[in-house]
Amino acid sequence: MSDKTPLPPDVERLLKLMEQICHDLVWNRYDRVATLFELTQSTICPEPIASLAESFGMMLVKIEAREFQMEEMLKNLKETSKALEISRRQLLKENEGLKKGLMERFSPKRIVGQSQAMRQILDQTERIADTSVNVLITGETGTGKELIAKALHYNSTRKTRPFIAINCSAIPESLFESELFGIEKGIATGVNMRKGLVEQAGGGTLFLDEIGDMPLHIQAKILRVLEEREITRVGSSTVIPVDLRVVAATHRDLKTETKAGRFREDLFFRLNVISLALPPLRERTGDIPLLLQRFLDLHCRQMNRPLLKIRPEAMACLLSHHWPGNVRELENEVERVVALSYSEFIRLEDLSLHIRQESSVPDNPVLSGNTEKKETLALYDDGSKNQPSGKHFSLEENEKVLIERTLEATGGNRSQAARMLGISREGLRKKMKKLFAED
Ligand SMILES: Nc1ncnc2c1ncn2[C@@H]1O[C@H](COP(=O)(O)OP(=O)(O)OP(=O)(O)O)[C@@H](O)[C@H]1O
Repeated sequence: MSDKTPLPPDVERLLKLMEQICHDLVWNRYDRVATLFELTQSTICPEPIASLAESFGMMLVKIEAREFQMEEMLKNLKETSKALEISRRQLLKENEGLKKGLMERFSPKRIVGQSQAMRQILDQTERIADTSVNVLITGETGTGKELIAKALHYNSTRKTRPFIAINCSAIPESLFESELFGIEKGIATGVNMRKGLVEQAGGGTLFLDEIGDMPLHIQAKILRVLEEREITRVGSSTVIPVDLRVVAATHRDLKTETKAGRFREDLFFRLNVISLALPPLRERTGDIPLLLQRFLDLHCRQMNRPLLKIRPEAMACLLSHHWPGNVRELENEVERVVALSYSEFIRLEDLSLHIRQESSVPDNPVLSGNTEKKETLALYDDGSKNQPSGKHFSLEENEKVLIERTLEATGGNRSQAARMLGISREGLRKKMKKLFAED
């Protein structure tokens, strides 16, 4: 120190001042910052001090800018996190609403079915929904197998967990195992870990649609899931426990399939703890008017059309159709008719050609308006108690059966039956008085 030339008192004072300003800044005191900037003017202080103050000032400006940026960023982050929280709450609310909607939509009470067979199935569905028993649902395509599977799920305590549907006839055999049980990471170059559908259904319901089409070696693995409640991903030896309910469906006769060696008997017994056999629509024609009403309500509302009424001849045609595609075919037909409709009535000619061609209605004098011909073809071929004996029966018998069927379907509600038949309530009363000798 001693060999250094002492600084001129002016410079020493200025350096002291800068030191004090720095000290202030360390403690976040900014009131003397302006003085620092004054020192950068070489007219006030010597050149080296001015440039030192300038470098210092620049550093300060950068720090301030960074702090300002950070403040901005923090502000933005806070706003984003607030917006995220609002969206999260909205999504939670929406999710709850949607789940509630699903539960209502798939309540057995909302599923249409007044025929004895359907009432029995819906009653059973309600009773077994909140258990974990495996269920096998059989029935032709479009009879409502998936609808019943969803009713089982959304009316159980598993309803808040996933409902995973697998269409066994749509998965290529080579992909079956990885789709169902997942893949372990690194099994091949670039392969990431993927959970399978069985694991994804954890806590919920696994719906194995078209189980009759499942390859035999996969059947053995599904049996293990049912018995051991565990899986292993492809390429892994780690056992993963799974908690799920299995509901299976098929249009095939699994007993025949087991006899033919195409379906494992042990799996059949495991699945078939409770079986629900959905009858084809042609065997429950009494449900047609109600289903029709449901689909008309739905599609007229969706397409912003006034509620359509159905002419008796069109209704009779629908009642006599064979319905190979069952309820799905009926719904599609209603959707088509509503989309193309331009009057308030559904007439015979509004129905698809294949339905009209198959039906006996055009030859039917009551329903085609040709009242001269008194004999008519049977409208109902389901062996119901309402069917008059003999292949041909009269105009009055035909009308009687039609009215009886419609009343049966509406649970005796005459206003609804009249609406479905496309006549007034008074018109129905008169017809009933004449045909059934009642008032
Ligand atoms: N009883 C019913 N009440 C109301 N809608 C029904 C009824 N049955 C079936 N549906 C409707 O018919 C359509 C077909 O039903 P679903 O998909 O459940 O049939 P599926 O038997 O599973 O057919 P597939 O075997 O071809 O898969 C769906 O839109 C469903 O909502």
